[in-house]
Amino acid sequence: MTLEIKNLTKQYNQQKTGLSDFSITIDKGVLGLLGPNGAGKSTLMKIIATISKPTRGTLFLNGEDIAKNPDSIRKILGYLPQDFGVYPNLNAYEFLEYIAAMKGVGGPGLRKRIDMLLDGVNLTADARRPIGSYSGGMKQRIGIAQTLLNDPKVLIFDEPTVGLDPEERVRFRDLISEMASEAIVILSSHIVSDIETIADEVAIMKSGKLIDKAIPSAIIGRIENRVFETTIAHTDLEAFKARHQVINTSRQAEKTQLRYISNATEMEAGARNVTAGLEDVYLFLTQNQH
Ligand SMILES: Nc1ncnc2c1ncn2[C@@H]1O[C@H](COP(=O)(O)OP(=O)(O)OP(=O)(O)O)[C@@H](O)[C@H]1O
Repeated sequence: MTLEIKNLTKQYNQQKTGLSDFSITIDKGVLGLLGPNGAGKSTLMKIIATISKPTRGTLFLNGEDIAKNPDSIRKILGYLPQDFGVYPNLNAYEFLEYIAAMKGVGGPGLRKRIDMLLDGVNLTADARRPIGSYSGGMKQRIGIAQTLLNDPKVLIFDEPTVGLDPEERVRFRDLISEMASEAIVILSSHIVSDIETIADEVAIMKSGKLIDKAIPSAIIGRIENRVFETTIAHTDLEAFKARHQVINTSRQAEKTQLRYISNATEMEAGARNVTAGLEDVYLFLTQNQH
């Protein structure tokens, strides 16, 4: 299973560009998309889900041109959009039956599959009450369940962990790991730690472009030995920022504590080298003028 995206551009209008000459090859496993607001994550996901058309560029799924045959991907797609709407009067069970009908999924195995999915997202006990009475996190979980109805081979989740508590995040991660051995899973999140724990590979986007794509450890390796922490006087902060890329500051009563990335071979007095994390690289790459 390979999705090959070449030179994708989405021009919404003269001022707004969603994607700009974006190319990426995605194989089976979980790809985490990281990028600041407006980076183009949702635009990319909508185009792959064939609900938005690119201005230019091509998408090939296992060598087949998606523009010529959108059904080739639609048949095997599960998609959770960012603004997922539910029918408030239906209960979870009825809602999943309804979506199954829309997707052309049926047959004797459907009941069992719905039961399994409701269990997978921990909604069995609430399956018979109207979705309108659900919390935000519960609605998100029914949104996740509907993506899995048709045993998809391409799964797209736009901000799936929004509203989920830590326990539900772990449950989601386990569910996705199960699916991902056989499928392409693409998910976006603003929460770097979620991406770090779920994704096999990470793609960092900014201003409609791909800045980096690799396994998390390789991405973190880009700034190995370059992350430091130190404490300085409040008044020295501006000068410090001119010398190094400060990625996090915490103002204490007397001093400012900060975390920064440095190219400098000479260490600042009192600074200590710390282990780099994905969040450091993410901030480094997206704050930088790339
Ligand atoms: N329907 C639209 N019409 C005009 N411009 C749009 C439209 N949808 C997105 N854009 C613009 O395209 C760019 C990319 O937006 P997109 O929603 O894909 O980013 P994103 O990375 O998903 O951001 P977020 O994290 O905020 O969801 C932004 O500048 C946005 O304003």
